[in-house]
Amino acid sequence: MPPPRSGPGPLPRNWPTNSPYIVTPVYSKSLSSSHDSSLRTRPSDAFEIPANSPRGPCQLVRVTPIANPSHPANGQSGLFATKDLKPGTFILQYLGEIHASPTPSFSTQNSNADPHAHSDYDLSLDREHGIGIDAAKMGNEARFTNDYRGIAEKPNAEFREIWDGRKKERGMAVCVLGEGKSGKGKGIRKGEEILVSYGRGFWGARRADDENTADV
Ligand SMILES: C[S@@+](CC[C@H](N)C(=O)[O-])C[C@H]1O[C@@H](n2cnc3c(N)ncnc32)[C@H](O)[C@@H]1O
Repeated sequence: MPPPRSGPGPLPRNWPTNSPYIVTPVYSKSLSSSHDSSLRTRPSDAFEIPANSPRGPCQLVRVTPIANPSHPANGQSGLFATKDLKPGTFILQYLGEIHASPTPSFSTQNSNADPHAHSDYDLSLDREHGIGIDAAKMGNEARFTNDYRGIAEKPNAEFREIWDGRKKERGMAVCVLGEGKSGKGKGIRKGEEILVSYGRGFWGARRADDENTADV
């Protein structure tokens, strides 16, 4: 049976059979009206995604299974560029279940009360109001973006806050690192893996999880 997709249309190549492919965010019942209003308030510095960005498989990336014993995510998958991408390019939105959470991860704390706290796919959208985007159970290609550690010297991309003018809603996206003042971002070459930094907090929380599991 093919993997589920929300709405008609094709699936990206190598999409896993056990995870629905979504083309717009899914909203958790945990969101209150105050979460909703903060989701719909445009931050002054958020990058507005192009109004014509297509919904569905992103032509700029390919999800690729990793079969390389020296890659730290060997046996998993990663996200690779299908063409040269300039510094600052918006690649694709990070889609998943938007949820309320006392401690969204890709951050520093875990909590047993939070069903998303141990997810490896939960990205913080709004720390102040406790809103996260969890792609553990459903998502798009962005969920396959790996961290640069052990793979490259530095990240070539970043998670950036965006504003979706069509939905009038905040979100997160994977973007090529900008040139910056020091000209740090050099762009991404066709065939290169797209790598962000999850932040030290992610790996610290993961180590704590592993130690707790080892203690059981
Ligand atoms: C958001 S997922 C990334 C996609 C994942 N590789 C997959 O195929 O589903 C995060 C998980 O990927 C793995 N990962 C990502 N970057 C890594 C790295 N630099 N070193 C080791 N594992 C990594 C870890 O298992 C992490 O919990």
